[in-house]
Parts: sequence; C-alpha cells; structure tokens
Amino acid sequence: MKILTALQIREADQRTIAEENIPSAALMERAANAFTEWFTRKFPDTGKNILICCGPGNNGGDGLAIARMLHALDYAATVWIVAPENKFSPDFLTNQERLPAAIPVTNIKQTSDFPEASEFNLVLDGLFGTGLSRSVTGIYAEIIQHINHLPAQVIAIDVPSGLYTEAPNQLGDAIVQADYTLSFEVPKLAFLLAQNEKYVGEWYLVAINLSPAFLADVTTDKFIFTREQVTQIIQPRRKFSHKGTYGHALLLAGSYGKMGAAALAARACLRSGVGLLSVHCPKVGYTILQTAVPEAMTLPDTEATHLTQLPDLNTYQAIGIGPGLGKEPATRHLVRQLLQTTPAPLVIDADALNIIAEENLQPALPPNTILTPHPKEFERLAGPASDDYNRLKLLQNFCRQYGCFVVLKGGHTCIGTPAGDLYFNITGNPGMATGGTGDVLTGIITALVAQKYSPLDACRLGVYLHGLAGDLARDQVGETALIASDLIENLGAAFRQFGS
Ligand SMILES: NC(=O)C1=CN([C@@H]2O[C@H](COP(=O)(O)OP(=O)(O)OC[C@H]3O[C@@H](n4cnc5c(N)ncnc54)[C@H](OP(=O)(O)O)[C@@H]3O)[C@@H](O)[C@H]2O)[C@H](O)CC1
Ligand SMILES: [K+]
Repeated sequence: MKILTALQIREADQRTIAEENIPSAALMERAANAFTEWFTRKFPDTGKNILICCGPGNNGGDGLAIARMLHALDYAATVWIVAPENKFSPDFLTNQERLPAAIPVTNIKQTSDFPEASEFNLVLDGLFGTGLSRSVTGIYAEIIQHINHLPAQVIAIDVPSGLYTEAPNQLGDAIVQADYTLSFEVPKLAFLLAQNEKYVGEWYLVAINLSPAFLADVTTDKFIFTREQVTQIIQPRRKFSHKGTYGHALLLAGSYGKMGAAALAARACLRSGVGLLSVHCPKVGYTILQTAVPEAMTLPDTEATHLTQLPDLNTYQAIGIGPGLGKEPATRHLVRQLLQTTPAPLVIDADALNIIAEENLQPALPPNTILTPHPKEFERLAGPASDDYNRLKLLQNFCRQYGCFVVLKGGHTCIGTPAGDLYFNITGNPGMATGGTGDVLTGIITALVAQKYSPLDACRLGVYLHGLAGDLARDQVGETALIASDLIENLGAAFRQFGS
C-alpha cells in the first residue's frame, strides 16, 4: 500500500472527481459517511455529547457533514466553526447550508467567543487536514490548546489538526493530541513515526474509493506492506520436498553469559522453516545449545568464551551473525573476515553491527546484505538523526550507498532497500520491547533467506510474521508479561494464518 503526500492525495481527489464525473461535495459525502460508519461502531452510545470543531476548509466541511449524519442517527452533536477570516472552501459552504437547524452552532473568531465545553464526552477534530500549509497560530492555536485540555476523548478527522503529514513540525507547534485518528484511504507518513505518537493516537484507515487508476500509477518510495502482500509472497511447502529444499543456515552467535541470544535465534530459525541449521558458538555454548535446541547442529569454536575462527562456510545458503556475539578483538577479526569471504548472503544483527560501526566496515558489506539494527545501533552505523524524518533520510542514503537492506526496528519497523525504497510494518505491539525479540527476528530472516526468498521478501515476511507472532502472544499473556520465547511459540500460528 502506497504512502502518499498531501499533494498526491489532492491529485487523487481531482482524478476521482473527474473520472467518476461527480461533484467534489459527493466525495466529501463519501468521506463523511465512511467516518460516521466507523464512529458509530466504535462509539455506539448515542447518549454521548459530541463537539465537532470545524475549520474553514474541506476538513471542516467533513466535520459539518459528519455532524449532520450523527444528528440523523440521534447523537447529540454540537458544532463550533472556527474561522476568523470568513473565508471558506466551496464544499464547506455546501455542507453549512445542509446543516439541520436543530444542531447548535457557535462561530468562533476570537478567544472571548469560546463557550463552556466541559459537558462534552467526545471531540471530533475537523480544523485542518491535509491542507495544512503552515504552522497553526492565533485563534486556531488557542482552540487546539483548548481541545487538548478538555477531559474528553478526541478523534481526529483525517489528520490531527496542526500535524504536517510528511515533514517535521517545529518545536512548540500547536497540534491536536488525538486518542484516535480516522484517516481517508491512504496512510500518511506522520502516522508511522514515534515522534508523532502523542498526536495521532491509534490510527485507522477507511476506504473512500479514490481513483484506482491513479493509485496504481502514482509513484512513491514509501509503502506499508499489507497482509495481502504477505499472502502473495509466502510459498507453501511442496509435497516432494526434503530438508535440502529449504536450505542450510549457519548462525554465528553467543558468548559467555549470552548463550540465550544464540538459543533464541536458533529456535526461531528452525520454527521458520529452514531445512537444516548449524550454530557456530564458543565452547561454553556447546552443551547449552545441544540441550536447548537439539534440532540444530553445533560447531564449537576452539575458544571457550567467544568466537575466534570462522568455520568452513561453503555449505550454507544463509549466514546470520550477531546475537550475543560480544566484541572481543578476535571476534572483531572474525566479522571482518566474514564480510570479505562469505560465499552466502548475510543477516547481521546486534554486536556484529556494533563491530562494523566501530571498525568502519560499512564499505566492506557485500551487496544485498541484510542488517537489523534498532535505532541506537543504526545511529552508530549511519550517524545521529535530528528527528524521525531525518532518520528515514539517513536510512535511504545508507541503503543506497552500501547496496544493503536495513531493517530498522521500532514501533513501525521500517525496511530500507538499495533502491532507496522504504517499507513499513504494521504488525507487532509494545510488549515486544523486551530482550531477545531482536534475536528471534534474526533467526526468522536467516531462515527465510536460506529458503531462497529474495532479500526484500525475506525482510518483509520476517518482520510481518515476527510482529504477528507478537500479537498472537499478546492475546495469550498480555503486553507486560510477554517475553521473546512467546514469539517463537507463536510463529507456527502466525505461519498457519497463511496456510503454511
Ligand atoms: N481524498 C481525501 O482524502 C479527501 C479528503 N477530504 C477532506 O479534505 C481535507 C483537505 O481539505 P483542504 O480544504 O485541502 O484543507 P484543510 O481543510 O486541511 O485546510 C485548508 C484551509 O486552511 C487554510 N490553512 C492551512 N494551514 C493553515 C494555518 N496554519 N492557519 C490558518 N489557515 C490555514 C488553507 O488556507 P491557505 O491559506 O493555505 O490557502 C485552507 O483555507 C482532508 O484532510 C479531508 O478531511 C474531502 O472531504 C474528501 C476527499
Ligand atoms: K483534523
């Protein structure tokens, strides 16, 4: 699913109106209907007092149309029209005319016009949407502060007012802090970034059937990958296959005190369909792995506490390195050697990433290598970011420069590709912010690469299924108690949702 800019969304509007030969107010009616349908399902209690704040543009027009629809469904709707300049969009005016006289309306042009608002349970924010062209000031900023201080739940129409859809706001900008954002048809980049969480709240999309031809043709470098795409990518196992069909993966992992990371990655790798798995670990890990993961073959290093020597690499279809690795000098040398000599695609995580950053080995990354950093590890590799938008730019530049795939882990994990495209994930939950879940992801992606998924597909599938396993685990144990092993236990159920 494409992430579009405000400008592209406006073009989509125009194309839809032209192709369907409908007035633009009809598209607004569609959007308001879609919002109202969602709203009545989410808030079925018609006894709630609802305040609808409308700005002067089409976002405000949506608000007016929604007020009319909610009124018709017996909700108690009150409208505030905030417009100091008396300049309205044509579709705003159309919907103002259509507003039933029974709906109380207050026109707000200055602070002294603010009515008492304590009786409202819900506020619908229709001040500004994708038409925001500058930071909000004056009466608009005051009303936004007012909304943010009301003891009511706030639902943003399309976009929380004051929030730019694809660029950072200035510090101190007035922005509505919504509990929910219900947005039309296409996701906006702002919704996917941690820095906007307190404005966007939980966000949902509703379809308003924008021109399919336009949506198919429009170009973007930012995408969300959906369940439908996962369904298309995932391959069923074949009847006459054998363990050789699904590849032999090698994991280089573990050090004294960190063998758990190796065990988690190994178990996740096996649960993700790899044919054979070998784990190269320090001697201290031999009994641990043979016991914890009997399905894996164990190749002990000559050194007891950390990895010092590469094994023969020639039998593997994928090599994962990093979980629990440590940063001993000999291990640093091993990482350098691996980059220079690997005959198989690499998946690199954790301390292996830190070694690459500290030794400036980025230029030595073989093409199409997959790196799986969290933001701090990414900063060590690519430098500090001024904000989440800037971090995405650094991500695109890094992937282009070194020809690699980077899985930047977070609330919406983002995959960067050598072509400079970004793919955002929508599965997963905050319960997964706990030690070991990254090791599980490394294991999953390594298994998928060994099974000959392309690097992009291995990343997309891996990240989606990892998050889905987390969501299934949350259904069982909640977010607080969730641990990395729960993800592994739920990988089977995640794969089974795709018949695999
Ligand atoms: N395809 C869709 O998704 C549809 C969306 N709809 C809704 O339409 C809005 C976008 O409407 P638009 O009229 O383009 O824009 P806004 O309502 O967000 O605001 C525009 C007006 O506000 C002025 N403006 C912008 N920034 C500021 C500011 N900081 N302070 C004061 N005034 C501001 C702007 O004036 P300019 O001076 O910039 O010209 C406009 O007057 C979308 O979000 C949806 O809610 C459609 O209903 C259906 C299709
Ligand atoms: K809004």
